[in-house]
Amino acid sequence: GWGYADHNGPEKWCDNFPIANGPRQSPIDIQTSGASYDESLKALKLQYDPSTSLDILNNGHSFQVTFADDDDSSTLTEGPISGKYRLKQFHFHWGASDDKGSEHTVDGKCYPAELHLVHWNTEYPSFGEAASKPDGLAVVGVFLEIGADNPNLQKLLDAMDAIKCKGTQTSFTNFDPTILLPESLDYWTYLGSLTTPPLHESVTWIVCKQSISVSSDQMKKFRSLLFTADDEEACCMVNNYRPPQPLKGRYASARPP
Ligand SMILES: NS(=O)(=O)c1cccc(NC(=O)NCCCCO)c1
Ligand SMILES: [Zn+2]
Repeated sequence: GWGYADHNGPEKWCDNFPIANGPRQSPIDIQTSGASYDESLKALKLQYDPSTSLDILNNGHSFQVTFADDDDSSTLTEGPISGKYRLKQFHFHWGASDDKGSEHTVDGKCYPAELHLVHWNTEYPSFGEAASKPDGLAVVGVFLEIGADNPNLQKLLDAMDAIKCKGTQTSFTNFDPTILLPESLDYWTYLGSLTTPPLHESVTWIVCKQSISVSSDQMKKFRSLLFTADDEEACCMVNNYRPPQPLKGRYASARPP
């Protein structure tokens, strides 16, 4: 299956997923000078209920925290979207060293990691249905920047010992993802895709301008996870990011200051 190694990584994904060369692929390099102000953009409205968090899983590509999405307890509204989107999961992408790891870049600058909070449009019956529709998903991206230890990541880091290998999961309840957000929810937005196969062009991207901190030691904990199952030769889960894709005439928009 697909992965991030030379034999099955981003340069090979087009073999099985031709949309990889499509018109609205993600991530992109956000060129701040090219970003345009859009008066119609509203402030993000994120309302999360910590009782909807269920478990944390190593799926062999990243680790993700999954949420109960059978009602409107945890939602994204306003911002660049119309209607209501439900939180399904969040996950991260990161590098083998602190100089790379984010998927989006800002004027060519990479960050050591990037958080994705994945929401689906309640116009559709489920995440699976929404994931292939042009307005099906809204993903909030948050950059992690090397700085002081971030105590808000500690519960995630502590759970990692229980999900070291692909296919492992453990209960992860009463977690409020709001604590992972930066103080300012100013954002850039553009129309793009999933950054992993199946690469559906179904995502309204909402990338926060402000980053959150992570220490170098905390990043080492991310890198202790494995892409591999316990019966396979161990391969560290690092560099699980897709590089920026052609803009093909797109540009990011932002709320005027
Ligand atoms: N990285 S991302 O664009 O935020 C994103 C969001 C939601 C789903 C996905 N990708 C997938 O679900 N791929 C299917 C299999 C991956 C895990 O088994 C990527
Ligand atoms: Zn992602």
